[in-house]
Amino acid sequence: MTGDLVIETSGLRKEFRNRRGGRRVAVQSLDLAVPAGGVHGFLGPNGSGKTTTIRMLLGLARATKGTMSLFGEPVPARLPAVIDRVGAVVEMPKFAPNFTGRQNLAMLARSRGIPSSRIDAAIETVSLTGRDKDRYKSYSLGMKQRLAIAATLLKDPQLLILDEPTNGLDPAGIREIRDTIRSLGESGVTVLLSSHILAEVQQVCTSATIIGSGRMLASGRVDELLAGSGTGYRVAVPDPDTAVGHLEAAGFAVTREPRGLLVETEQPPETITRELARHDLWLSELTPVRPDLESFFLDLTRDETLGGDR
Ligand SMILES: Nc1ncnc2c1ncn2[C@@H]1O[C@H](COP(=O)(O)OP(=O)(O)OP(=O)(O)O)[C@@H](O)[C@H]1O
Repeated sequence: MTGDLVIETSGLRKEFRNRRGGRRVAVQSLDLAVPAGGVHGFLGPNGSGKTTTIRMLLGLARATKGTMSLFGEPVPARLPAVIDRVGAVVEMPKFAPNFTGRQNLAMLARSRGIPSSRIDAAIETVSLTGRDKDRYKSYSLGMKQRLAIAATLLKDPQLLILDEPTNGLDPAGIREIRDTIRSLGESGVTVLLSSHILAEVQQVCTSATIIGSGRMLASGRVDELLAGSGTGYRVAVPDPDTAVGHLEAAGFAVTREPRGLLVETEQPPETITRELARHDLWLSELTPVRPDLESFFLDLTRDETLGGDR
């Protein structure tokens, strides 16, 4: 195992044959490196190959080429040796609708030989305490999703793989799942969180891999990925053309935007105000712009064509 990597892939490739005999490359040359501990975002637009990669890691799909390992053990060959340390929610598991959440977990625990003492901890971790004795069919989508996570927690996994856990949830549901994932990451579990919703990911992930069309576009600590993105100010002035001229002459990098100007600088905002005031230009708005994963991701994936046959 390289360093402390919990998931590692090298040159991973997956091709699907379509009915016309053509090939669809879903994943190509993917080198994934997920360090131990914390939440790792696995990010990419719809159809970029996230689910396919996860399915290959879990032995649910066969790789066309490349190698994979979990906890340093080659998979799928050694999957039986490590699978007990891995919890995964790839699609919504089938729960009994007329049983309560707790009864569903109890059935699962019994069938897998897991002590029932783990049920309380799992329910508490996903914040279903108080609703655990309600029938599954009365649960909201967010609660169902949290019960699915609780089911994987029964075996006390060291790695949790969650494929788009917030799909279809409203903002409150998203917040609840996010809180659950954050506390799991803080408790020492390594979480691989796949998502196409960047704002939610930025708040919980320590590191991330961004893919587009099955290819890795960027990977690393979230703060390091964002370090290269510009910080600055969004500025509104009555006469933008004149303002651009003066700001550029003073050495600022300025971009025209529909609602004003984007001035990239590490300097304090007074430097912009002062420069414009020197030329009798008085701004009506000056808002700090922080780098975010969403813009970084959009820049990286702007040119990606999705789902084409190659
Ligand atoms: N069984 C399959 N047969 C043929 N093509 C497939 C199959 N499964 C996935 N694909 C194709 O592989 C590509 C990657 O799909 P995948 O589901 O891995 O993407 P994703 O990033 O998980 O997307 P989403 O966010 O929509 O779940 C897509 O073009 C998809 O149509």
